[in-house]
Amino acid sequence: MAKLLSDEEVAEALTRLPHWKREGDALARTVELASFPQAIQVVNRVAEIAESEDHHPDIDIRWRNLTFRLSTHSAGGLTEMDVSMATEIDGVVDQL
Ligand SMILES: C[C@H](O)[C@H](O)[C@H]1CNC2=NC(N)=NC(=O)C2=N1
Repeated sequence: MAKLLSDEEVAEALTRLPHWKREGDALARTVELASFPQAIQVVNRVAEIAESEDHHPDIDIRWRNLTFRLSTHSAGGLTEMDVSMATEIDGVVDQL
């Protein structure tokens, strides 16, 4: 099972993820896209990555605003898998 990150390790990871904040046992990022179809395109790309890595974010869809929340449920908190998925989500959003 993936190892839980310490508070210090999470804080250090967040210095490399400026769009993300810690919300308890999760990392969260909200992003506003140009349109609802573009938001859904982002969701679909993230879904492909999530399936291939077997690590799935919670995704809140409100018109063209998406909120991603990452946590490793099996470990009961934040692990490197969440940091890695946050980086991948940034890659999808920044590609637009
Ligand atoms: C069996 C399979 O590995 C698990 O159910 C996966 C699927 N996706 C997951 N996603 C997240 N975010 N946390 C998990 O613990 C998790 N577990």
